[in-house]
Amino acid sequence: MAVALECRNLFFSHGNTPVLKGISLAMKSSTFTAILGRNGSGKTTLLHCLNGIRKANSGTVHIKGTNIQTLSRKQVAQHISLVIQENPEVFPFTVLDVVVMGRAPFLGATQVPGTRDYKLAKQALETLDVAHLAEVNFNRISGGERQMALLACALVQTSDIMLLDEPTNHLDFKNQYLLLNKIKQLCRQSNTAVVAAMHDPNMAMLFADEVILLKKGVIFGTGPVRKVMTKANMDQLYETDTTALPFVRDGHFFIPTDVIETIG
Ligand SMILES: Nc1ncnc2c1ncn2[C@@H]1O[C@H](COP(=O)(O)OP(=O)(O)OP(=O)(O)O)[C@@H](O)[C@H]1O
Repeated sequence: MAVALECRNLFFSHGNTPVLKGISLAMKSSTFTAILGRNGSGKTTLLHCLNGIRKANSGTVHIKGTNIQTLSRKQVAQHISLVIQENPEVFPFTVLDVVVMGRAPFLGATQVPGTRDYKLAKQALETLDVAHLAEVNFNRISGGERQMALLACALVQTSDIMLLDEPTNHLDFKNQYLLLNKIKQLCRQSNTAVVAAMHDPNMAMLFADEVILLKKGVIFGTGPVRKVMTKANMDQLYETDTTALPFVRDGHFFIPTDVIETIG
């Protein structure tokens, strides 16, 4: 599979605090890559550096072989869609109007979205089972509904690379599975490289192809989920003893062992 997004030796500090300490990665097209790591390990910062909205102190990011520094923000947005963790109440628009904003990277400076753009926006809402929200005010929908709308916005961007920061945040049980399944299908059908920061290793085991284990700004494991998500690696990543139960397709379902003992 072709490399869609690559970074080499990325270093990033918030003030004097080093957050990313020499990250080198290659993320492939048609591949769902999950980034796992404890709170504060640097997942969001990494996604922001990969998208170029945060500039690394040193190191490089290449989109399909082109250095991100040589691209305008609009050119980057034609390749990468980013769904951030927070979804603030800032849009006094309908959900459909928010979703169609995902077409902005493909419109001229004074061009307004056209029939095709609105058609794509409606299709994206249908794909995520939230077409009924199209005419509702974005500020009057729930956190989970907002998350689905912003994911629809990323879908209409039809980018080669999708960066998702905790995409299942706020989503109910059914929608978590629906969304991750759609993302997996998208990878397969449209050659998209998906890179998602995730908190649930079991969801990553179910849906992701590859995994990046990030601990305190350093990568200590990367590769196919079933190869890398071993009990030993999960213990080390989450700094707890885990129990690994047999799970689908020769995978494992991880639970902190002390929790099993307590509730047992
Ligand atoms: N704007 C900021 N200013 C200063 N430090 C920050 C800022 N944003 C994040 N940090 C620090 O950088 C580190 C990495 O944060 P980051 O948000 O990338 O982690 P994360 O793995 O995404 O965490 P979480 O899983 O909790 O969302 C943390 O120690 C955090 O406190």
